[in-house]
Amino acid sequence: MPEWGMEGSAKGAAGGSTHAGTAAGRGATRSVAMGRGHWALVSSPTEVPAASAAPRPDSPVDPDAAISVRRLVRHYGAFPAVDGLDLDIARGEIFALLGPNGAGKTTTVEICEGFRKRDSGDVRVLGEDPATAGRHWKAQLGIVLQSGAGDSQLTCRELLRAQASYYPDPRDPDEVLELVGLTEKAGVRGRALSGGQRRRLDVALGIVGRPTLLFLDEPTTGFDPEARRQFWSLIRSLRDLGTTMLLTTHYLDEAEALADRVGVIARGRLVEVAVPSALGGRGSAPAVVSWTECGARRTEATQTPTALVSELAGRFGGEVPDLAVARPTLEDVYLRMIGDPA
Ligand SMILES: Nc1ncnc2c1ncn2[C@@H]1O[C@H](COP(=O)(O)OP(=O)(O)OP(=O)(O)O)[C@@H](O)[C@H]1O
Repeated sequence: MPEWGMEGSAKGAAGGSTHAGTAAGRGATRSVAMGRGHWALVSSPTEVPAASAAPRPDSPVDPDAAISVRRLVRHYGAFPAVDGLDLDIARGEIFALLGPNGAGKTTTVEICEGFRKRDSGDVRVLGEDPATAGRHWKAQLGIVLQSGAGDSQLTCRELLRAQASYYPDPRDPDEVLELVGLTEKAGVRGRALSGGQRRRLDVALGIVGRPTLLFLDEPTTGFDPEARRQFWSLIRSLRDLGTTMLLTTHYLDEAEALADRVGVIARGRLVEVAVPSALGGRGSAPAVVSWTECGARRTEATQTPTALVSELAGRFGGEVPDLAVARPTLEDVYLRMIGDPA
């Protein structure tokens, strides 16, 4: 399998390739069977926590979690890029890590991948410390980098076959091509693919080794809307197969569509972890009802929008002009969270 170079940032890994792993060590409850062009789930994915705050820093790392991090610190010079971060990601979960540029996402993820050293803190990924874990552990990871497979002279099928050859229990390259919708492009060189097709190839390279845990770094940047939807559907298929995924993204709709839980990082710390619908108190925030009355726009924040709408319907004797009922969007609460706390 491709070698891990500690402190060689995955973002800039030589060859810009995608690292993948096998499911050699995957848990019994995760095992899957794959027929010709069909993926069959033979066990249900692990239940994920409904919603939670970040784990307490004084609690021990959870060796059964896919990823468990406590009090993680990493400085660049005197600058604390990661400043006491605590995180648990359950097996079978899709977890989206959100945060503004420079918040510390990549540093955290690369420490979990074993690419980057930490100054202090405890980290367990699939039960092992990434700083010391060996080839067997690495073979269980799939990593889809931002840089991607790029300008390869090899065809998609050749690239996948080469990647698969590193692993003892790889998926069939042609079936992976079908899964990512690149069957038609099997004989096409990497360099001749469109941007969106290259990202699909990156994902194909990331999953051909049958990873237990897949890291996806801003996977749909540059996708057109249809390609994004197709990609989301692929990610859901992988979840149904029991693959745990840690996704970093700047697209809040992507986090909302895919993630079981989202974590927001700001200034090197995890600010909050929750299911997307509950982040930042979204679920219990008042609804804003708006309508047009006497030629003017009216708005009212209320915890009982149904009662207000019913009262308005009575007042208007039927349809309420331009009626809208809105709750804070994920973007609203996210922007509030990452704002300056001062
Ligand atoms: N190798 C490095 N040397 C010095 N500083 C670094 C290095 N890598 C990252 N940093 C700094 O650490 C901070 C966190 O960077 P990181 O790449 O982890 O953020 P990020 O959340 O992934 O950002 P983005 O969304 O822009 O990818 C930033 O201020 C960045 O400038």
